[in-house]
This record gives sequence, C-alpha cells and structure tokens, in this order.
Amino acid sequence: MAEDAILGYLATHDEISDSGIFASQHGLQHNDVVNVIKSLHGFRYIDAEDIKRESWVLTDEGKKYAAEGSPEVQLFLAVPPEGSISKDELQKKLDPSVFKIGCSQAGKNKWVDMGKQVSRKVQHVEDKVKDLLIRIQDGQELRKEDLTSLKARKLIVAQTWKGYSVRKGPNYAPNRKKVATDLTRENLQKGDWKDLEFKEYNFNAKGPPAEAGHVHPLLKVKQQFRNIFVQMGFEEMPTNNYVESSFWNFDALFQPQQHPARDSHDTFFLEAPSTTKQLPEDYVELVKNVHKDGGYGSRGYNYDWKREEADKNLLRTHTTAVSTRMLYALAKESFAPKRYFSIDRVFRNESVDRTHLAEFHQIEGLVCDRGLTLGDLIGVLDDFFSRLGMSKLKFKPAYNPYTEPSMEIFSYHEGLGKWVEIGNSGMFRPEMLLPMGFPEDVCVIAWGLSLERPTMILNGIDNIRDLFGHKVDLSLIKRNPICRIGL
Ligand SMILES: N[C@@H](Cc1ccccc1)C(=O)O
Repeated sequence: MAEDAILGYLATHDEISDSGIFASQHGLQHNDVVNVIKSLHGFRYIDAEDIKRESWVLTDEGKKYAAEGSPEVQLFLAVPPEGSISKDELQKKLDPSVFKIGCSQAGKNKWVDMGKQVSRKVQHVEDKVKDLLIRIQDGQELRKEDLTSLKARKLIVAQTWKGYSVRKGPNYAPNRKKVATDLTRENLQKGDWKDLEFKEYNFNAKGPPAEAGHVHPLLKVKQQFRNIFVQMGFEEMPTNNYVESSFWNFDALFQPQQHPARDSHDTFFLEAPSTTKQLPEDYVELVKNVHKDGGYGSRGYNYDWKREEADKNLLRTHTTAVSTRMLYALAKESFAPKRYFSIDRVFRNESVDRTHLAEFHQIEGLVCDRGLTLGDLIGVLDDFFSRLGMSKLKFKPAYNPYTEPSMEIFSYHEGLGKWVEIGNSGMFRPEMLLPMGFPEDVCVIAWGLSLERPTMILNGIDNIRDLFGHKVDLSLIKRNPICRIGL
C-alpha cells in the first residue's frame, strides 16, 4: 500500500519533501513508509535523503502536570481564599513533591505569602504551565522562552524525528517488478527463467533468533547415563573408531569365525580398505590357539582359524570391541581393579523398522577385579538400573560367545504393564581374558544396552526414526531445553 502510494505519487510529482507529512496525508503509518523507502532505495527505484527535526515530548512529570495541573496551582488552590492556613496543615493536603515544588514556584510568582501561616496574595491565577504542556502534547509550536523554562524544570525533552525526502531513482518505475526468490520446476519447464529477474542474496540478513538452546534427547539421556556411571566411580573409555577389525570386534572375544553374527547379513564389512594393517602378532597367535585348540582349561572350538577372517575390516557391531581393546591394554599393566564405561555408536546390517536402525548407540559398563561373582554382577546392575528409576529387574540365562554365565536383563515397564528386555550382561570368559595376560583370579563383569531404547521410553517415542536419522522429529529437540542437560 505504502509502496504504491510512493511510486504512484512520484509518477506525477518531482518530490516527496517530507515522509512524515506524506504519511499523514495518505493515512499511512510513518514506520511503514520508512520501511518501503529503504527497500525501494536499495533497488534504486528512488533516491532518498535523510531529514531530521527536533520535536518536544513531555516527560513523565510533565504528563502528570498536564493532567492534574502544575504544583504551584495545586498549592494555590489549597490555600483558602480568605484568611490563612498553617504551613503544616497545607503540607498534609498535598503530595510531598507537589508541596515542595509548589511552595517555591508559587512563592516566586508572588501568588502566596509564605511564612508559618500561608495566605493568598492574589485572588485568581492561571495555570500557564499546564496550558503550555497541553499545547506541546497537541504538537503546537511554542515560544522559545517557554520551551526553555519547561526544559529547565525537566517537564519536556527534545526528541529527534527522522524521516526522508524522496525523488525518482535511476531504476524508477511506477510499479516494482516482482523479483523471483526461487528457481522453480515450473520456471525450468516453461522456460520463463530466462526473463526472470532474481532477487540478490542478502548476506547481511540475520536469521530468526533462536528462542533458546536445545539439546537432542539422545544427548541428554547420554549425559544422564554418564552422570550415573561417574557417580558409581566409573571412568569413560576412549571410544576409538567406528571402523574396527574383525579381530578386535569378534576374535579377541572368543567369537568363532563361523558365528552367524560374522556374516555379511548381520555385519557391514568394508570394501576399502578391506583389511586391517596392524594387529599385535603375539596376542593374535594366542587368540588363534585358544580358538583352535583351547588352553587355560578350555577345549577350544577345534576349527581351522583363518587370519584372513580376523583381518577383515568392519563397522563395529558392539561397544564390547571398545572394552576388549581397553582390557588388553589394562592386562599389560600390573593389575589394579577398574570400572569403565563407554557410550558410542555401533552398526548392524538390520532391516530398518519402527524399533530398529542400522546404526545406534550402545552403553557399556565393566568392572574388573579379583574374585568377582555373579552376585556382584547382579548387585551392580541392580544399583545401576535403580538409579535410572528401574528397580524391578529380572534376569534370564542367555548365551554370548564371550560371557559365561550370561544374562538378559528385563525391567518391568509400568506404562506397558509388561517386562521388557533392557540389556545383556555376563562375566567375560577365561578364553577371552587369559590370552590377554590377566592373572587367573581376575574376573570381569560387563553389561551393555542400547541408548535409544530408554530414550524412547522416557520421551514416549514409538518410532525410532523420530529420534535418530534424517527423519528426526525436530520439535522433539525443541522440547528438550539445553539447561536440563545437567552438564
Ligand atoms: N555386546 C552385547 C552386550 C554385552 C556387553 C557386555 C557383556 C555382555 C553382553 C550386545 O551387543 O548385546
């Protein structure tokens, strides 16, 4: 509207001399007119020059007197027309500031006699100050000396008014050409892109301000787990790389090479580089022997262990590969009890559905000490999960190639009214620990769970794709302000 008015006016006039007057003549808001002027000026439709005017506005005190009368008149009216009033009486009738200012101004004006008793010297007064203030409110011009006295009494302040004078610019046209902001499929199909004028990028434009910091629920829950581990005296393990060799992911864990998990149906193998460059040769030899022939009181698997299988690179399928490397390093030092945890990404060649993704996060904890028992494992798990608010636990015997005994962990889900599997656990086998070089009486209890599952339960999410990956529900992130991460 303002744009049509400005361009239309310039079609028949040389100049808009004052944007403020133009706005009020055309029934427009001056702000809108200014915005349009800036935009048209940017595209050189018009030339614009700043104009400034000083104007006067009432201070809060000034506004009060314009409404209620000046203090001197309020004081005068409080003095009886005949006789007198004691100063104390008079003070009680007025506001403290009105009394103070009123006394001095009315005294100066010679309206009243000020002593212990106050009496009128004149019968009528005019409230000149109030009249002047009202005239300023109405936008009228005042004499210089009146302005000076109101300013001295801090009843008015100067305000600079800014506006523009406007003339036609080099690109002037009575209507602004519509500039395209996007190149659409239709533009390409119709071929009209050739005639389109595109809006230039504004690299100085600022994006909408973020309302607050937000954190992804997975990160938040990850931090909660971290806090629990740290409270229980666990140290975080370095989580290494996503690419791992089959050796560290499987062989070192006494997982036989024919195990179905080592199939490409279950595991992502790397094409390039397809094999690892380096393995600790002495240790590889010990691992090979325990698979083939056993030892350390074990009969082994009695199969033809192949180095090529161990060399194959893959995307690690569990964070137990992280624990394995850590334990191997630990076994080289003189023994001291340890508690470790890791939370990081793992990959499995699974078909993706509401509850499964091909990549997810695992949380893994382990305790390494002399003479640990299954009771210690159950006790640690009980402590760990009750800190998460899951105090009803059930354990079910299970099988893992690297743990014996092994237990699946179930928790009673009040909302669903049933037991749900929340993790897997066990005591690492001697076939895994002894080739690393641990003393025979050292035991390692360990457990692992997914990060996504408790996050989904805690956030009431029933489709994992809303939580993780390229289809993530962004409003979910917005509902998780960063201040609650508890860092
Ligand atoms: N690695 C197991 C979890 C686990 C960790 C440690 C001990 C036992 C089990 C899994 O991926 O499910």
